[in-house]
Amino acid sequence: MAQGVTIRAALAGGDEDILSPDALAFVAALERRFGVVRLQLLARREEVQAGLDRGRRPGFLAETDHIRHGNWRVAPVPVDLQDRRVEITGPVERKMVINALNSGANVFMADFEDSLTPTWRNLIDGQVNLRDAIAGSITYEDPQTGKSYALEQPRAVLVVRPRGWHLEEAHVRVDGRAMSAALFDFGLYLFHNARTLLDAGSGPYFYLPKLESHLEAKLWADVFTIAEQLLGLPHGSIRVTVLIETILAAFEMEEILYQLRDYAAGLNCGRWDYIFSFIKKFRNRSDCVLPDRNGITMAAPFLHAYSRLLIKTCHRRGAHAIGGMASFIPVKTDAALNEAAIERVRADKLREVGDGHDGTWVAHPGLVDVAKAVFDEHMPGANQVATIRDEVHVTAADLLAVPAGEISEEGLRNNLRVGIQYIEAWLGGLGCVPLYNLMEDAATAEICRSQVWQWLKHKARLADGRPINEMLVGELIDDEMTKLRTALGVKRFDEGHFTAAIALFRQVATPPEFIDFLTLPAYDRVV
Ligand SMILES: CC(=O)SCCNC(=O)CCNC(=O)[C@H](O)C(C)(C)COP(=O)(O)OP(=O)(O)OC[C@H]1O[C@@H](n2cnc3c(N)ncnc32)[C@H](O)[C@@H]1OP(=O)(O)O
Ligand SMILES: O=CC(=O)O
Ligand SMILES: [Mg+2]
Repeated sequence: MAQGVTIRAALAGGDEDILSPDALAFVAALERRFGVVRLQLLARREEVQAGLDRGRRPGFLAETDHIRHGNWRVAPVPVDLQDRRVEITGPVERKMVINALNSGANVFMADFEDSLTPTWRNLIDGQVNLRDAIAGSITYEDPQTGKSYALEQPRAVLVVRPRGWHLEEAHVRVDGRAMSAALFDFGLYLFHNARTLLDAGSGPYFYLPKLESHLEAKLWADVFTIAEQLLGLPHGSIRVTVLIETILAAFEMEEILYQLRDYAAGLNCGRWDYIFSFIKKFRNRSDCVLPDRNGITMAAPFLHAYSRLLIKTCHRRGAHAIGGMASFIPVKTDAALNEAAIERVRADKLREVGDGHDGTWVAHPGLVDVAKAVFDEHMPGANQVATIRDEVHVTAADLLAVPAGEISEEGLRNNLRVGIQYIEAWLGGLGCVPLYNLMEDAATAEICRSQVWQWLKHKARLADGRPINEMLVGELIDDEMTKLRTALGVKRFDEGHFTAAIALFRQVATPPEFIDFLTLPAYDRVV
């Protein structure tokens, strides 16, 4: 065991390789060097929130004007990230890792974040799976179907998404305190795979989630510099794509790229967390109440402005502008519904490529060809980074324009039943699930619960005039859960995690306290 590091979990055979003394000493070194700054930046988030609560409107920063007007570009994008027109995403579960790498997508974003419950087993198995995938030796036999899985050619390029700055890894303590989850996921992956990836002509590539400022990007840049030094990797071996998925980061896209200019390869529109962040940051403002979740599409002016600004910013700086996730997934049981879902995905990708995105995300292998066909038709080159969008002018007011629309009883019910079912799955170890023919993950579930919180807080009314209050929400939860118990069957419902999920949903959806992430109290239940 590395000095000063304690593991508070049972280890299974094979875990010792991932958690070797040298690997643990490496992540502990990162934690010792950067743990305090991480906590300072989290404290800064609270100060910024206090300012927003007092009525401050976010805007482009005066003190970084020179960066926005300066003449700089990110380091040249590596060859194997030049064409990333379709990126499949998915949790780091063994079968899905193989399926995603074989899916025909250009990139596989292997996820320790929105789509993964961070149980100790999921995390360590995920590291094993990625190591085996990079070694080319990964195989899997499905105990249910008997089907065997192995890698094929061509394979998607691997990009890994560690957890965000706000989370801790409770099972690993460095000098007596839980270490940063982001540094744990990032550090272990880098330690075990960087050399193999670089020797194979690729590299350690990452997606960085949930940043709220360029100072948080600077922290990542500092981590990369030291991590490369400790492992003897050339400076700039690590390459990252930053998710712009908070309303505050939308005002600092240039600065985020600048801080990471030796490392950045692109930005991505993390639309679901972005919507969640909009609700969260302006939660105390009665003029920022959003309508039904299903009515907030990327065509809404505030979201369209954000994606166009992201594209313009990226291309000016030589970075790729990657689109986001349409939550529609194939519907196996109904051909007409399936065609409608595919059409929604197609329309979403058509808007993205037309606006100038260089690639996009899909949630399921059945959507790779759909997205690819759209990008192949409208993006003949490997990307469209050279197309500079000088005609795009996005103002702070554009980014902050609150969409109009109604709050329906069905919209409220949907938030309740989806939010609770998602949390129930998460507590059972599944961080991404199909619900009512849509992909649901931590980011989409955050929208469900934060909308309910916001509607309660501001005493919003349903379209028919009824006030949304705790009594109505309580009645609708009871009604939805009664129907669900019948639909799922009494055994499944009673043996599942529904009691805990309902309690947790109420905790994160009921004012006055706004809990920053539902995964914080949820994590306590899976540790
Ligand atoms: C907001 C954000 O952060 S978006 C990014 C995070 N979200 C994601 O990554 C979405 C990942 N997607 C998924 O987890 C799944 O596709 C779900 C939960 C949406 C749907 O799951 P299911 O309904 O169980 O999928 P389905 O049964 O159709 O799967 C069919 C096959 O495709 C595979 N598959 C489905 N999705 C994926 C995926 N994303 N990557 C790799 N393989 C996949 C399944 O493993 C299965 O393989 P098999 O036929 O060999 O058994
Ligand atoms: O991570 C992606 C998102 O939409 O959130
Ligand atoms: Mg997200």
